[in-house]
Amino acid sequence: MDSIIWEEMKAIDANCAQLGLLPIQLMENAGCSISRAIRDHFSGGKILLIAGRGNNGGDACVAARHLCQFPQFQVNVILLGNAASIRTEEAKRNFALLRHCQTNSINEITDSGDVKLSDLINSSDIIVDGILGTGMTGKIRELEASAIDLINLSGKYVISIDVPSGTIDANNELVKCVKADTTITFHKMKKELNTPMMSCYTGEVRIEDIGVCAHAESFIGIGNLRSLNTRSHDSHKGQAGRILIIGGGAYSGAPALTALAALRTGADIVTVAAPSNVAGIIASFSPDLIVRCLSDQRLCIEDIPLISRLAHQHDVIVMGMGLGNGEEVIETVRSIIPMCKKLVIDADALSALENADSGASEIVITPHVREFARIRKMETAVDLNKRIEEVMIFSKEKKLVTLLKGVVDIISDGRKVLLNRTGNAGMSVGGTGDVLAGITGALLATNTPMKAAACAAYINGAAGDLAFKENGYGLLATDIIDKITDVMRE
Ligand SMILES: NC(=O)C1=CN([C@@H]2O[C@H](COP(=O)(O)OP(=O)(O)OC[C@H]3O[C@@H](n4cnc5c(N)ncnc54)[C@H](O)[C@@H]3O)[C@@H](O)[C@H]2O)[C@H](O)CC1
Ligand SMILES: [K+]
Repeated sequence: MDSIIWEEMKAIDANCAQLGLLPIQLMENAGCSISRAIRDHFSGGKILLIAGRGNNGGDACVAARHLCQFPQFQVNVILLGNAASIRTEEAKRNFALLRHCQTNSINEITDSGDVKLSDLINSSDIIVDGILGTGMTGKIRELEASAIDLINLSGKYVISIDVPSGTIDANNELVKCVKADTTITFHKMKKELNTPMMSCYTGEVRIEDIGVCAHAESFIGIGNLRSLNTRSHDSHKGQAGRILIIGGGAYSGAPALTALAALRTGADIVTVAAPSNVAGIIASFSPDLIVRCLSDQRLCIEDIPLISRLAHQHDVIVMGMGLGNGEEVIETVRSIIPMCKKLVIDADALSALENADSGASEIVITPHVREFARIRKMETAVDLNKRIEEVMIFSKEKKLVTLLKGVVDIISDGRKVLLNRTGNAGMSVGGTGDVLAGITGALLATNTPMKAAACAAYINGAAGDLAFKENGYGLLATDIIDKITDVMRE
């Protein structure tokens, strides 16, 4: 069965909003599907819907509104807290609407000793658990903890919304959790519900459609960006990533663009290792760059000892930009590949992939269509679906993540595929690929290769779109670098 993790669902949710499908619409569909599932299963009875103060509670309120249209159900609602403390506008609105419906009772309970809580639980036939969903963090606090205990002691039929309300401690053990008879989750199965431990609590899991747009899942959006690991407030220098850029020799601008893009993406330390003929030029581009001078006019075997030392001092190597494709250059790149746990391989360095020992490395490659055809020794398909298939097969075979650049970028780790459509025709100017490699490298320091590559493609394109607004077809790669922080702030 196709399943996703909660984090992916949250990203899809936010991507829906970006496309114009609002959270309140999804909530309506979620609540409506719960009401329908209950009516499929029960011919009538006394139902108690217990809502927390988040959107999980909002779903419960929508379900209550739908259910009270059916006289065979007697509908009671408990809000754990008072209406003013409801956290989201959507949940607030749906709770307020209940006053205009034919519910049996609406109760705001603020004290775990309130007898109404236990009385209503014990006098109901069916309990709907909308206490906590995917927004839960840390240990369960009061009142939620008491409500969960009372539900579990009641022996009533329990339907959990999205996930049984509960928590997992540091040892990955459940501390307190609703024991449901049925869990109704949305859109797709969640991997977290499918673990041996959780399946003791979920009961039967039903998956209900809530009308998610297909593009919110297949195309990268703001939701994916929000799932990026960013630095914590108390992080030390270097914790957000130390990036080593190996490039230049044939050209000088390319590695500088990569380095500046990595810095703008949030990397802490960026070092450029460049051949002697260009090292000084690269350093002169910006005082923000640290440049290490290599031995000759092109990357060569003699550089290996220095690069090996530098590799140990950095988290990610990004290499290829402007290196040139001489035989010794490629040979040297090949021996650098096993030196680092995290790698971005671009441009000329892609030729070294063949016969390279990638070891246990996490590798992202960023070819354009011609480069992809070259390393596969095969023409790249024009048809998007065929192209997606090629990227998947190649990534799986080589055990790496491919970010194939194009009008629609394709990103795959061999299992999953994500597409990116940010960017514009103005970005065919030189240097935009170097910028992308730098963004990817910076993100790879603190994220999985798939997430780093996908978000890098989005950020690069979106920054390009902002730059296009100001500069039209006159946009330069450096304009894109200037817009990276605007996109990331979004
Ligand atoms: N696409 C979808 O799947 C949709 C999901 N919906 C539902 O939304 C919830 C997630 O909503 P969210 O508001 O992010 O979080 P919660 O409802 O889980 O609750 C947050 C709420 O709970 C309080 N809280 C957090 N941790 C604790 C704790 N340890 N103890 C006590 N209380 C806690 C916190 O104060 C917050 O106020 C998802 O599960 C779905 O049910 C959408 O409605 C439709 C689309
Ligand atoms: K729940």
